[in-house]
Amino acid sequence: MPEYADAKPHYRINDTKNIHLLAERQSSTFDVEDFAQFMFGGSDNPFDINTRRQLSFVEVHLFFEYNLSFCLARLAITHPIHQTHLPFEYLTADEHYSLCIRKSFAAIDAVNRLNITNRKHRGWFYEIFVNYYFSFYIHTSMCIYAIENLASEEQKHTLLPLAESFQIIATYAQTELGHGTDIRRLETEAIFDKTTDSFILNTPTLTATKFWPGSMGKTVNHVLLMAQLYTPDSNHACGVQMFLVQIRDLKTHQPLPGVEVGEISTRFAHIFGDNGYLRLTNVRIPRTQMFMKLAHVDSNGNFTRQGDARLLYGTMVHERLRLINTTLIALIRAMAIAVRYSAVRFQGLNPSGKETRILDYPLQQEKLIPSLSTTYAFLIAFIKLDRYFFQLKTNDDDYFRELPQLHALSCGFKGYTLSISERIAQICRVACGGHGFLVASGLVTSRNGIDGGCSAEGDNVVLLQQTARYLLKRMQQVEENNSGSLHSSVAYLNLPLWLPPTSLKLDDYCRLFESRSQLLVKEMFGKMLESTSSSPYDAFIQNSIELVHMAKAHMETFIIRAFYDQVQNARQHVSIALVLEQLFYVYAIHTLRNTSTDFVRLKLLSADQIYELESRVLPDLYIQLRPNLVTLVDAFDFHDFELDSCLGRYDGQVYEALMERARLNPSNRHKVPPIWTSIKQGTLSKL
Ligand SMILES: Cc1cc2nc3c(=O)[nH]c(=O)nc-3n(C[C@H](O)[C@H](O)[C@H](O)COP(=O)(O)OP(=O)(O)OC[C@H]3O[C@@H](n4cnc5c(N)ncnc54)[C@H](O)[C@@H]3O)c2cc1C
Repeated sequence: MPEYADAKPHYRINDTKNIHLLAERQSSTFDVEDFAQFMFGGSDNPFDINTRRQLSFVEVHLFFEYNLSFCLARLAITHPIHQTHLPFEYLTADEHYSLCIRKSFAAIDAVNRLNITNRKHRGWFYEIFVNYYFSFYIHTSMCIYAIENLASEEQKHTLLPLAESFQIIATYAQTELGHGTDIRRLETEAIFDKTTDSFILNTPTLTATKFWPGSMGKTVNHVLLMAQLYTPDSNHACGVQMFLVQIRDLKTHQPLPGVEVGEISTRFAHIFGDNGYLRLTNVRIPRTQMFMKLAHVDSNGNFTRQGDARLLYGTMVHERLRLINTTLIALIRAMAIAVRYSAVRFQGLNPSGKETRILDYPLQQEKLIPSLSTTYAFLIAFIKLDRYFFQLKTNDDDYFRELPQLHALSCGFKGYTLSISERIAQICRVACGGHGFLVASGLVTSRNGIDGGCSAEGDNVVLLQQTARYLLKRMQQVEENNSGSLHSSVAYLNLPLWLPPTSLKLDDYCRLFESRSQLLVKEMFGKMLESTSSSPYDAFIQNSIELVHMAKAHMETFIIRAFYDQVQNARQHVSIALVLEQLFYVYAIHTLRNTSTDFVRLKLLSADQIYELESRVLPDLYIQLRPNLVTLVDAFDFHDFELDSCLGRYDGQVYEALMERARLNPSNRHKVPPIWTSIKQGTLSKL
């Protein structure tokens, strides 16, 4: 990476124009920059705030030869292409699509000129530049990773340079019209033809049609196709394998012969995205285009499995972590918008004749403070998980030993946090009243993005069942007195039973949640053993509601532990530790009250204790956290360009922004809409 200017925050307190927001920032009990560095600093932090800042502050002459009058510019943000269009919501679907493609290529061009070589940094730059609509996101985040990990060395050697230079642009084509969750039943076929040393690809039925892959409808020229492999000599199905298939001509972008491809109907969210469908009729690809690291077909059609099949799990963990990362960014955007807006919005006269700031209503705090605490809890736990994954990747032995744990945690984390994040994004939307319903609030995009994530890469509940299976296996390990090799996140399964004290201190919360999980897992393990169902499959299905509940409890335990550790890490920074501790308590108590039945039933807490926590301790915590709410979201350090919200702008000039955005509405071009002109002039033909 080239040398950039210092990593400075996007804004300083003096940039605040709204006096109420200024007062909020002045009343904070901690330094926002220290807090941001503590939480998001470090190159191994998935939110690595300094590199993100550096990527947006670059010396202008590196790129803007035509505009040397500026010394520094935020390149991603100040590129002239951003001045060429109306806000996204005023564009037609086609205009928006074309703009995203243009911006995506401009971003790639900038990355090349700036010689940004680190892949993670390039990814961030693309996302910031195109405001989280980078058209080749799946290609850069998923397909390149798949080539690296699932293609043979020879294939990698040929394909990686083409993929890295965007000559090949691919997407991941797994889901079919008839099958999503259960990929064993996919119907797309790849039949090996010995005479031509190639595979013949077909989607033989209506339900085999590939449906949903992102960027497939109009954008990519290749797909990573998941298809059932058949080789005549093997005389049996060889299971689902991955194939690299060219679907469009590289010169003309026309679909190739045998390929029917298009966009599926308009989605609930991602309105302007490009999810596609694909039908293949006798499309031939060379044998060498099956990914051959884990499976191999020779020129005689002999099929063999090879390599370590666990690599596939590793790839899935990686993809899941990237999806979680993206949705967490959507979540923190929503939080930043809702909190800042609540600090500048006044509504309702109080007895002193003044209007009340909506953030001062306890009911608004009840919406936003548990949401913000939960958001921080998720961020902290995710940072821990992501760091752990990348640390392990440096050593194969450690990696493979820990992979079952990583798989279970990433499934559980995706399933658990996305469902809650979706609810929080909706709470943020409602907390901003009518203005929150405007696309210009920025909340709709965040909420819809998280919503789509709940299904993409596996339904939340389906994934949580994977975590449940893992927990049952680990309990089996404990029962067989084989707990020495228990993974760290389930070490609690083997702890002696713990009874909480009458008054809970900070240290007690981890044990409290661990004890609940331990009891739930033991209970479910017993239920499964005693089940009279005809098969383990039936037993699992019949108990699946409780099993998923158990998996969620495990995820809460993991998150609480990560949060607690972070509070301990902050001990040297008194003001940071204090605010983190308050957030920790809110998350713990809020989570506990949502599942209070468990704690009461398992005799870990009494109903009175929970009532005390909920009715007295929680409101006290709201009062303590109140002065810091705005700075807690300022610490995310979004540039207004990234936030893209009239309500959440740093300077607080909300009403000015709303009016400006309304006036930009192309509908206002006509003072009198043409239909009214016709009516008034009596020229409207009657049907
Ligand atoms: C925004 C978005 C982007 C996507 N991008 C891609 C992409 O790039 N490439 C791609 O291949 N696909 C993509 N998909 C498809 C996605 O991977 C699938 O939607 C997902 O795997 C779920 O499959 P399905 O929709 O067929 O749901 P189904 O498998 O039909 O499940 C429907 C519902 O049934 C229930 N259910 C199913 N199985 C079980 C079970 N075992 N236990 C309990 N309940 C169950 C769940 O409630 C589930 O939500 C995308 C989807 C979305 C929404």
